[in-house]
Amino acid sequence: MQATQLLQSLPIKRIIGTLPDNIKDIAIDSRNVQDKTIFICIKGYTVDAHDYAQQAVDSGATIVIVDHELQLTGDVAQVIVEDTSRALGLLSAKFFDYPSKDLTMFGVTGTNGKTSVSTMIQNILQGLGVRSALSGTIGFNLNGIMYDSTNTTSDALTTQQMIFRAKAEGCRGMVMEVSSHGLVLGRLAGVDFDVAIFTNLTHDHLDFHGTMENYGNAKGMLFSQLGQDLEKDKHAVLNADDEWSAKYAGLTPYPIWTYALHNEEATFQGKNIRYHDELTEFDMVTPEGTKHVKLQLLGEFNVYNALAATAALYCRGYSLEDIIGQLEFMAPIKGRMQKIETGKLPISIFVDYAHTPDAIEQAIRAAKPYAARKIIFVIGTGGDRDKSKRPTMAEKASVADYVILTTDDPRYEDYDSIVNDLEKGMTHKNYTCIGDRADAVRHAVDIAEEGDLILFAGKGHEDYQIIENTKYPHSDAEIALIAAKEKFEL
Ligand SMILES: CC(=O)N[C@H]1[C@@H](OP(=O)(O)OP(=O)(O)OC[C@H]2O[C@@H](n3ccc(=O)[nH]c3=O)[C@H](O)[C@@H]2O)O[C@H](CO)[C@@H](O)[C@@H]1O[C@H](C)C(=O)N[C@@H](C)C(=O)N[C@H](CCC(=O)O)C(=O)O
Ligand SMILES: Nc1ncnc2c1ncn2[C@@H]1O[C@H](COP(=O)(O)OP(=O)(O)OP(=O)(O)O)[C@@H](O)[C@H]1O
Repeated sequence: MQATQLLQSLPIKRIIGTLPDNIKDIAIDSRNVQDKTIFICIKGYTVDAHDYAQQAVDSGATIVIVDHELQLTGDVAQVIVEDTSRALGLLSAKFFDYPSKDLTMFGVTGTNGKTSVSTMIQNILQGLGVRSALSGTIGFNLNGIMYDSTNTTSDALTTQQMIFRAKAEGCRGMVMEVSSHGLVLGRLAGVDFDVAIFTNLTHDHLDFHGTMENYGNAKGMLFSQLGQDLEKDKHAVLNADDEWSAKYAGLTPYPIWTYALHNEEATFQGKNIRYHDELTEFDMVTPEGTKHVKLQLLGEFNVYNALAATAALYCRGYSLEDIIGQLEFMAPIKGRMQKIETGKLPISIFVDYAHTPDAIEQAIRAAKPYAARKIIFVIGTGGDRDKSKRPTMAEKASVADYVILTTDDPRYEDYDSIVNDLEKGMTHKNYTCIGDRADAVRHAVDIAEEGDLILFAGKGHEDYQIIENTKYPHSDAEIALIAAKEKFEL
């Protein structure tokens, strides 16, 4: 791409040196720079990439985007801008030629349920033969092939790259999990969403947002980001059981589709939920009458998620028969109320990703119909992240018969500091604190009796535990199965 053409999108303060004719690549990590790359220096939480500009030049960067002049040697032009993070959004979208405008883009935001709803939408699309992609917590799924990703919502460059790759692979749709960090930090700059979906808003991430008000307003940015071009076929899908939805409805001029379990006015409603061993049945009230739905997914929260996914596709013209047919076909989502195969063992084991107070409440409620006797609930929380939610997490966990408080990615924080914070919220005495998660898992099995259900929350699909900054292999299900087979001599 011509350098001058690329830079047209940018408010520039000053250029030092001579711009090259062409640019072949764009990078924000000096370790990924190759010949003829434009390198954008981002000030991060850990380091300032201005300090790596020389390294980028040595690797072949011919333009660096900076917020002040640097002393650099080599054949490079310095483009000085006010805000390099903002420049990153503008340049990334332009470099990949605004790929989102050529795909139907679904954005899913909310505290809990983003991965589940996104997975449902992509599965339905794929099942209907619509090539599609998904980016989120569990990775970047391109037409069924999974690639790793670090964040729920990736930086602006990775985001545009993923959408570009989806388009290049012939995808017609892409579903993105939209985190509040992603919205506030401009990671979604230039993404032209067609359908914005809201799941719910409850306590999380207050270390970053400060207050629930700020957190809620951050999520609302997805709905403002739909824009104002009323010639476009855009839609908002909102949870009518959540009070934030009324506010979000006011942020967009596009049609609003609501779903709920407890609001008779909602466009899509779930009624008469029945829980069976391996499936959940319910009646779905729709604009075309009441339909019967069978999900191979467990828990009330998955009824909410199925309603959200249905509304998101229905508003774009997919038929209810197609959507519901695909929903029924869908396999359980990894680590979301996932029933582990226990063979002849006399106990049940479930793995879930609940790591917020509301998700914990939902997960225990979801597990109840499957427990012949006690629910033993193992819950940890991450170190060096929102500490204010810890006591409320434990308070919600107190509904279980027995609770084991532990850690979930302690990072640099002490085990004791984490579990002591959790302990403050416990409302009954049937609990114990075990900082080491593997020991906590083994203890759960140790105390389990015939008919008990053990619910491991917080790790979900993850197969590691982060201690300091290293990922160590860890699987709640594997450790539990080994311990249980030994205990019950199977
Ligand atoms: C706190 C935070 O948001 N951190 C994000 C941030 O990292 P950072 O600011 O520490 O980056 P940094 O290491 O200082 O690097 C700054 C710049 O220098 C560059 N660099 C660095 C080293 C080098 O040798 N050369 C070089 O050029 C880096 O490429 C980068 O451009 O930028 C990284 C790259 O985009 C992100 O992966 C990282 O997310 C971390 C992993 C994270 O945990 N973020 C959480 C808070 C987050 O964003 N969570 C949300 C919500 C999840 C949910 O809903 O639960 C999410 O969307 O993931
Ligand atoms: N609609 C929902 N309402 C409340 N809780 C839910 C809902 N959907 C899922 N959960 C709970 O939240 C957990 C995480 O679900 P999911 O991964 O879909 O959410 P998420 O928003 O993607 O989370 P994160 O961004 O933290 O990865 C589930 O394991 C379940 O306990």
